[in-house]
Amino acid sequence: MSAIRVENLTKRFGETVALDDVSFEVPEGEFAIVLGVSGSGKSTLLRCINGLTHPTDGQVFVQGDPVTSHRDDVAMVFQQHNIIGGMSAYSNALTGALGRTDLLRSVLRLNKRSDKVRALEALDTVGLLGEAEQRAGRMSGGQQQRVGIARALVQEPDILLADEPVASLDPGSSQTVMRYLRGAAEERGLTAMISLHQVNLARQFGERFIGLADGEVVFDGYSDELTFDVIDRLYGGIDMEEFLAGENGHSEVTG
Ligand SMILES: Nc1ncnc2c1ncn2[C@@H]1O[C@H](COP(=O)(O)OP(=O)(O)OP(=O)(O)O)[C@@H](O)[C@H]1O
Repeated sequence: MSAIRVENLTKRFGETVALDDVSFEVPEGEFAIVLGVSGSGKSTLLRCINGLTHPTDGQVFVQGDPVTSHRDDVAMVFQQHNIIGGMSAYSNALTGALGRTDLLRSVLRLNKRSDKVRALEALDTVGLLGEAEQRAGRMSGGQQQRVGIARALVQEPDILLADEPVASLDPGSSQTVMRYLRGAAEERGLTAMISLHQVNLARQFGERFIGLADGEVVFDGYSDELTFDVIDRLYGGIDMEEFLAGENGHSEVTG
Protein backbone atom coordinates (compact mmCIF):
# COMPACT_ATOMS: atom_id res chain seq x y z
CA MET A 1 0.00 0.00 0.00
CA SER A 2 1.26 3.47 -0.86
CA ALA A 3 1.75 5.91 2.00
CA ILE A 4 0.38 8.73 -0.17
CA ARG A 5 -1.88 8.34 -3.20
CA VAL A 6 -3.03 11.38 -5.12
CA GLU A 7 -5.76 10.69 -7.68
CA ASN A 8 -6.75 13.19 -10.35
CA LEU A 9 -6.36 16.05 -7.91
CA THR A 10 -7.55 19.43 -9.13
CA LYS A 11 -7.68 22.58 -7.02
CA ARG A 12 -9.09 25.84 -8.29
CA PHE A 13 -9.09 29.17 -6.51
CA GLY A 14 -11.67 31.13 -8.53
CA GLU A 15 -10.20 31.39 -12.03
CA THR A 16 -6.77 30.12 -10.93
CA VAL A 17 -6.06 26.43 -11.47
CA ALA A 18 -3.46 25.70 -8.77
CA LEU A 19 -3.44 21.92 -9.41
CA ASP A 20 -4.63 20.33 -12.63
CA ASP A 21 -5.44 16.60 -12.63
CA VAL A 22 -2.42 15.58 -10.55
CA SER A 23 -1.89 11.85 -9.90
CA PHE A 24 0.99 9.96 -8.30
CA GLU A 25 1.77 7.53 -5.49
CA VAL A 26 4.53 7.65 -2.90
CA PRO A 27 5.53 4.30 -1.38
CA GLU A 28 6.20 3.99 2.33
CA GLY A 29 9.62 5.25 3.40
CA GLU A 30 10.36 7.25 0.26
CA PHE A 31 11.96 10.72 0.43
CA ALA A 32 10.20 12.67 -2.31
CA ILE A 33 10.84 16.23 -3.39
CA VAL A 34 8.29 18.45 -5.10
CA LEU A 35 10.02 20.81 -7.51
CA GLY A 36 8.73 23.80 -9.41
CA VAL A 37 8.91 27.55 -9.72
CA SER A 38 6.94 29.85 -7.46
CA GLY A 39 3.23 29.50 -8.18
CA SER A 40 3.54 26.01 -9.73
CA GLY A 41 1.29 24.51 -7.03
CA LYS A 42 3.74 22.96 -4.56
CA SER A 43 2.19 24.40 -1.38
CA THR A 44 -1.32 23.64 -2.53
CA LEU A 45 -0.35 20.02 -3.16
CA LEU A 46 1.17 19.60 0.30
CA ARG A 47 -1.80 21.33 1.91
CA CYS A 48 -4.19 18.95 0.14
CA ILE A 49 -2.18 15.97 1.45
CA ASN A 50 -2.28 17.45 4.95
CA GLY A 51 -6.02 18.10 4.79
CA LEU A 52 -5.55 21.87 5.20
CA THR A 53 -6.96 22.51 1.72
CA HIS A 54 -9.87 20.65 0.17
CA PRO A 55 -9.64 19.48 -3.45
CA THR A 56 -12.02 20.84 -6.05
CA ASP A 57 -11.88 17.45 -7.79
CA GLY A 58 -10.09 14.19 -7.20
CA GLN A 59 -8.91 12.70 -3.95
CA VAL A 60 -5.90 12.18 -1.71
CA PHE A 61 -5.38 8.97 0.25
CA VAL A 62 -3.00 8.63 3.17
CA GLN A 63 -2.24 5.08 4.32
CA GLY A 64 -5.21 4.02 2.20
CA ASP A 65 -7.75 6.36 3.82
CA PRO A 66 -9.26 9.36 2.04
CA VAL A 67 -8.01 12.62 3.54
CA THR A 68 -10.91 14.72 4.76
CA SER A 69 -9.24 16.83 7.45
CA HIS A 70 -5.96 17.22 9.30
CA ARG A 71 -4.63 13.95 10.74
CA ASP A 72 -2.10 13.40 13.50
CA ASP A 73 -0.06 10.89 11.54
CA VAL A 74 0.83 13.59 9.00
CA ALA A 75 3.13 16.33 10.31
CA MET A 76 4.11 19.47 8.44
CA VAL A 77 7.17 21.68 8.72
CA PHE A 78 6.58 25.18 7.40
CA GLN A 79 8.85 27.77 5.82
CA GLN A 80 8.12 30.21 8.64
CA HIS A 81 8.99 27.88 11.43
CA ASN A 82 6.38 29.34 13.83
CA ILE A 83 8.69 28.78 16.74
CA ILE A 84 7.83 30.56 19.99
CA GLY A 85 10.93 32.69 20.63
CA GLY A 86 10.42 33.09 24.38
CA MET A 87 10.25 29.35 24.99
CA SER A 88 13.15 26.89 25.12
CA ALA A 89 13.94 24.57 22.22
CA TYR A 90 12.65 21.72 24.42
CA SER A 91 9.31 23.42 25.20
CA ASN A 92 8.83 24.23 21.53
CA ALA A 93 9.51 20.62 20.56
CA LEU A 94 7.08 19.43 23.24
CA THR A 95 4.24 21.41 21.62
CA GLY A 96 4.29 18.67 18.94
CA ALA A 97 2.51 16.49 21.52
CA LEU A 98 -0.43 18.91 21.87
CA GLY A 99 -2.63 16.83 19.55
CA ARG A 100 -2.67 14.01 22.10
CA THR A 101 -2.62 16.10 25.30
CA ASP A 102 -5.93 17.03 26.91
CA LEU A 103 -6.66 20.71 27.44
CA LEU A 104 -6.27 20.76 31.22
CA ARG A 105 -2.93 19.02 31.10
CA SER A 106 -1.68 21.32 28.36
CA VAL A 107 -2.80 24.48 30.24
CA LEU A 108 -1.09 23.22 33.39
CA ARG A 109 1.90 22.12 31.33
CA LEU A 110 1.56 18.62 32.72
CA ASN A 111 3.05 16.72 29.86
CA LYS A 112 3.34 12.99 30.04
CA ARG A 113 6.78 11.61 30.79
CA SER A 114 6.71 9.70 27.49
CA ASP A 115 6.19 12.96 25.57
CA LYS A 116 9.03 14.65 27.43
CA VAL A 117 11.30 11.78 26.45
CA ARG A 118 10.06 12.07 22.86
CA ALA A 119 10.89 15.79 22.81
CA LEU A 120 14.44 15.10 23.99
CA GLU A 121 14.85 12.26 21.48
CA ALA A 122 13.57 14.49 18.68
CA LEU A 123 16.02 17.25 19.64
CA ASP A 124 18.76 14.62 19.58
CA THR A 125 17.69 13.55 16.09
CA VAL A 126 18.15 17.13 14.84
CA GLY A 127 21.45 17.57 16.69
CA LEU A 128 20.12 20.01 19.29
CA LEU A 129 20.00 17.97 22.48
CA GLY A 130 22.79 20.11 23.94
CA GLU A 131 20.74 23.27 23.26
CA ALA A 132 17.47 21.94 24.71
CA GLU A 133 17.27 24.65 27.37
CA GLN A 134 18.26 27.49 25.08
CA ARG A 135 15.64 30.10 24.25
CA ALA A 136 14.52 29.44 20.69
CA GLY A 137 14.48 33.18 19.92
CA ARG A 138 18.23 33.31 20.47
CA MET A 139 18.90 30.50 17.99
CA SER A 140 19.90 30.92 14.34
CA GLY A 141 17.29 30.49 11.60
CA GLY A 142 18.67 27.05 10.76
CA GLN A 143 18.56 25.93 14.39
CA GLN A 144 15.00 27.23 14.73
CA GLN A 145 13.99 25.22 11.69
CA ARG A 146 15.60 22.15 13.25
CA VAL A 147 13.46 22.81 16.36
CA GLY A 148 10.48 22.96 13.96
CA ILE A 149 11.46 19.53 12.63
CA ALA A 150 11.82 18.20 16.19
CA ARG A 151 8.32 19.49 16.98
CA ALA A 152 6.96 17.67 13.92
CA LEU A 153 8.73 14.46 15.03
CA VAL A 154 7.21 14.66 18.53
CA GLN A 155 3.83 14.42 16.81
CA GLU A 156 5.00 10.86 15.95
CA PRO A 157 3.90 11.03 12.32
CA ASP A 158 4.19 8.36 9.65
CA ILE A 159 4.36 11.05 7.00
CA LEU A 160 6.48 14.17 7.19
CA LEU A 161 5.67 17.07 4.89
CA ALA A 162 7.79 20.20 4.60
CA ASP A 163 6.80 23.25 2.60
CA GLU A 164 9.91 25.13 1.45
CA PRO A 165 11.65 24.39 4.76
CA VAL A 166 14.87 26.19 3.79
CA ALA A 167 13.53 29.07 1.72
CA SER A 168 14.57 31.72 4.23
CA LEU A 169 17.98 30.22 5.12
CA ASP A 170 21.50 30.81 3.83
CA PRO A 171 23.06 28.02 1.72
CA GLY A 172 25.11 26.52 4.56
CA SER A 173 22.16 26.33 6.95
CA SER A 174 19.94 25.01 4.15
CA GLN A 175 22.34 22.09 3.68
CA THR A 176 22.36 21.35 7.39
CA VAL A 177 18.58 21.47 7.71
CA MET A 178 18.10 19.22 4.67
CA ARG A 179 20.68 16.77 6.05
CA TYR A 180 18.79 16.52 9.36
CA LEU A 181 15.44 16.27 7.59
CA ARG A 182 16.63 13.36 5.46
CA GLY A 183 18.39 11.78 8.46
CA ALA A 184 15.26 12.05 10.61
CA ALA A 185 13.10 10.45 7.91
CA GLU A 186 15.58 7.59 7.48
CA GLU A 187 16.11 7.04 11.20
CA ARG A 188 12.37 6.87 11.86
CA GLY A 189 11.26 5.17 8.65
CA LEU A 190 9.03 8.09 7.65
CA THR A 191 7.62 8.83 4.23
CA ALA A 192 8.63 12.39 3.38
CA MET A 193 7.47 14.95 0.86
CA ILE A 194 9.41 18.17 0.76
CA SER A 195 8.79 21.12 -1.54
CA LEU A 196 11.88 22.98 -2.68
CA HIS A 197 12.67 25.47 -5.38
CA GLN A 198 16.47 25.01 -5.11
CA VAL A 199 17.31 22.34 -7.68
CA ASN A 200 20.83 21.78 -6.37
CA LEU A 201 19.56 20.91 -2.89
CA ALA A 202 16.84 18.74 -4.35
CA ARG A 203 19.36 16.73 -6.38
CA GLN A 204 21.64 16.37 -3.41
CA PHE A 205 19.06 15.12 -0.91
CA GLY A 206 16.12 13.80 -2.95
CA GLU A 207 15.37 10.24 -3.89
CA ARG A 208 12.19 10.70 -5.93
CA PHE A 209 11.16 13.92 -7.67
CA ILE A 210 7.79 15.27 -8.70
CA GLY A 211 8.06 18.33 -10.92
CA LEU A 212 5.12 20.73 -11.18
CA ALA A 213 4.58 23.46 -13.76
CA ASP A 214 1.35 25.48 -13.80
CA GLY A 215 -0.26 22.90 -11.52
CA GLU A 216 0.53 19.92 -13.76
CA VAL A 217 2.97 17.08 -13.14
CA VAL A 218 5.60 17.50 -15.85
CA PHE A 219 8.14 15.12 -14.31
CA ASP A 220 7.91 12.14 -11.99
CA GLY A 221 11.02 10.05 -11.55
CA TYR A 222 14.21 9.23 -9.69
CA SER A 223 17.65 10.90 -9.48
CA ASP A 224 19.14 9.36 -12.62
CA GLU A 225 16.19 10.61 -14.70
CA LEU A 226 16.38 14.18 -13.39
CA THR A 227 18.48 15.43 -16.29
CA PHE A 228 19.38 19.02 -17.18
CA ASP A 229 16.72 18.83 -19.91
CA VAL A 230 14.07 18.08 -17.31
CA ILE A 231 15.36 20.85 -15.07
CA ASP A 232 15.31 23.27 -17.98
CA ARG A 233 11.71 22.30 -18.69
CA LEU A 234 10.79 22.89 -15.06
CA TYR A 235 12.71 26.08 -14.53
CA GLY A 236 13.00 27.37 -18.12
CA GLY A 237 16.07 29.52 -18.68
CA ILE A 238 17.92 28.47 -15.55
CA ASP A 239 21.50 29.76 -15.40
CA MET A 240 23.48 26.52 -15.65
CA GLU A 241 26.72 28.09 -14.41
CA GLU A 242 25.01 29.34 -11.30
CA PHE A 243 23.22 26.03 -10.93
CA LEU A 244 26.44 24.00 -11.13
CA ALA A 245 28.18 26.39 -8.75
CA GLY A 246 25.33 25.84 -6.33
CA GLU A 247 25.62 22.10 -6.71
CA ASN A 248 29.35 21.93 -6.06
CA GLY A 249 29.66 24.84 -3.69
CA HIS A 250 27.99 25.62 -0.41
CA SER A 251 29.38 22.47 1.15
CA GLU A 252 30.04 24.35 4.35
CA VAL A 253 27.94 22.90 7.12
CA THR A 254 26.65 25.45 9.56
CA GLY A 255 23.74 25.73 11.92
N1 LIG B 1 -5.66 30.67 -0.99
C1 LIG B 1 -5.47 30.99 -2.28
N2 LIG B 1 -6.32 31.83 -2.91
C2 LIG B 1 -6.15 32.16 -4.21
N3 LIG B 1 -5.15 31.70 -4.99
C3 LIG B 1 -4.28 30.85 -4.41
C4 LIG B 1 -4.38 30.47 -3.03
N4 LIG B 1 -3.35 29.61 -2.74
C5 LIG B 1 -2.63 29.48 -3.89
N5 LIG B 1 -3.20 30.23 -4.88
C6 LIG B 1 -2.70 30.31 -6.27
O1 LIG B 1 -2.49 28.99 -6.73
C7 LIG B 1 -1.30 28.91 -7.50
C8 LIG B 1 -0.36 27.90 -6.88
O2 LIG B 1 0.10 28.42 -5.62
P1 LIG B 1 1.04 27.63 -4.63
O3 LIG B 1 1.26 28.50 -3.43
O4 LIG B 1 0.51 26.27 -4.41
O5 LIG B 1 2.39 27.52 -5.49
P2 LIG B 1 3.87 27.26 -4.97
O6 LIG B 1 4.54 26.49 -6.04
O7 LIG B 1 3.86 26.68 -3.62
O8 LIG B 1 4.46 28.72 -4.95
P3 LIG B 1 5.29 29.43 -3.78
O9 LIG B 1 6.60 28.70 -3.74
O10 LIG B 1 5.41 30.84 -4.26
O11 LIG B 1 4.45 29.28 -2.54
C9 LIG B 1 -0.74 30.32 -7.57
O12 LIG B 1 -1.19 30.93 -8.74
C10 LIG B 1 -1.35 30.98 -6.36
O13 LIG B 1 -1.47 32.37 -6.56
